[in-house]
Amino acid sequence: MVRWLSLPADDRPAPDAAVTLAAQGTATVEPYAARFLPALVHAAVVPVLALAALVWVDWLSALIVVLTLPLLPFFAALIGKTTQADTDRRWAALSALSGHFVDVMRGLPTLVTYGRAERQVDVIGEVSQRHRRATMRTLKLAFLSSAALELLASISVAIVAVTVGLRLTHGTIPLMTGLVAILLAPEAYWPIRRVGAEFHAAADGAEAIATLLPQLRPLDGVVPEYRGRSSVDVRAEGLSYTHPGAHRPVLTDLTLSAGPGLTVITGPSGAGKSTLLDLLAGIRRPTEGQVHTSRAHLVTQRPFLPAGTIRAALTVGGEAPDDALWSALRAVELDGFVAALPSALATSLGDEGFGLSAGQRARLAIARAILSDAPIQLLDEPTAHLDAHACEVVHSAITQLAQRHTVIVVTHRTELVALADHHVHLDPATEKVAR
Ligand SMILES: Nc1ncnc2c1ncn2[C@@H]1O[C@H](COP(=O)(O)OP(=O)(O)OP(=O)(O)O)[C@@H](O)[C@H]1O
Repeated sequence: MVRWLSLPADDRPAPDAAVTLAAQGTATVEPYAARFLPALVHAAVVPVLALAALVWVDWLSALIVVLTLPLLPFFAALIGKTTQADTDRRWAALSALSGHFVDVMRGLPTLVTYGRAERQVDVIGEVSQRHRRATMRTLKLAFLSSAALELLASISVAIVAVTVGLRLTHGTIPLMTGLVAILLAPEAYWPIRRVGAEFHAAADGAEAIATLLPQLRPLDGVVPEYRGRSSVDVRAEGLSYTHPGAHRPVLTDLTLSAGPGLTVITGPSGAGKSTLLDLLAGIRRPTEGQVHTSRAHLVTQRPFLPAGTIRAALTVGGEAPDDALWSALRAVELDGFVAALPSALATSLGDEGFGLSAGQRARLAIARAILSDAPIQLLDEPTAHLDAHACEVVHSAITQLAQRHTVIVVTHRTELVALADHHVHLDPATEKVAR
């Protein structure tokens, strides 16, 4: 999960695939790595040893095993190939189920408002049924293929036993040799039978590992142009960006530079302002062009607050003494509110704790920016949820922040534009930048 978050947004898996991989996917790695792979090693070693011993004891029994043994892996591979399509289908059904569930949970307040929540029960029911049918088909195949391999192995051992029996009756081999041959023959078959039995439980794990492994490649070099600079200037040259799957670029050949102080970016809705901040923060990789910048701290329109205390929410970026926390809260006029809470900074937030309004969350995010030591601060509509007074407070906090940092703010507020050192207007009509 941490790994995905450290990747550029464009390289992360879709939410439904991520949920499936992180939950069921990682759980299926255990049967694959702890049971299937060891069984595979056994199957490569034990039958060869058993066969070698059998050649030494009774070559005729060994010949029967040599002729029948390859049938087991051959049939196992044949069955595996047929079930691959089913495994893929089941995996896709599981992904769809997770995706639907995540979407419904996210949109539940809106669906309830429109009285459409009940309809989702049918949709989830239908997707679950699809998953159930795919799982039942895989289970049926697993039972059938295990039974087929068992039968084949039993028949092969029976052939060895019958020939040994016949020869014993005719007195052509001693009893001891016959007994050892009958005891050794099953040893050549069981490891391969076990591989067949573990195969179906491990198929999902193999699928999960195949998806996960490429994502575990070293991170260095993923976003080289964002690394190793120490200046507090931000420069974007010939920047173009197209969202994955989109047909038209959001930004085309954009050139921009910002130095210490306050730079505001304005422009109509949908012009690509938030996308530009993502690019400057290194969260997205430009389709063309380059971004030169040092470490940046981004405050998004929906700031993330971890489940935990107010102190934990403020120190996501790094530890800070309580004095610094209170001073940051004072700058956004949240100090009085937090001091009045039952446990002040130790008050829990989130599902099991205290709730914050959208405006309070926005101000807490600004307090976090004040505490951050990143030389570049990127703020996306920081005053969108605030009333006139709170807006004034946050604007004053931002101007103070701009005295120590390079601050770039996306805003629609003319008051903040008036306070800015630089003004950048994103104009989608000309797709160029006016300063
Ligand atoms: N993940 C995405 N995939 C595809 N298109 C996207 C994605 N995110 C944004 N877009 C599109 O990119 C365009 C620019 O979006 P962006 O959020 O950057 O605009 P904005 O200028 O910040 O708008 P606003 O002022 O309304 O916040 C929009 O047309 C939007 O539909």
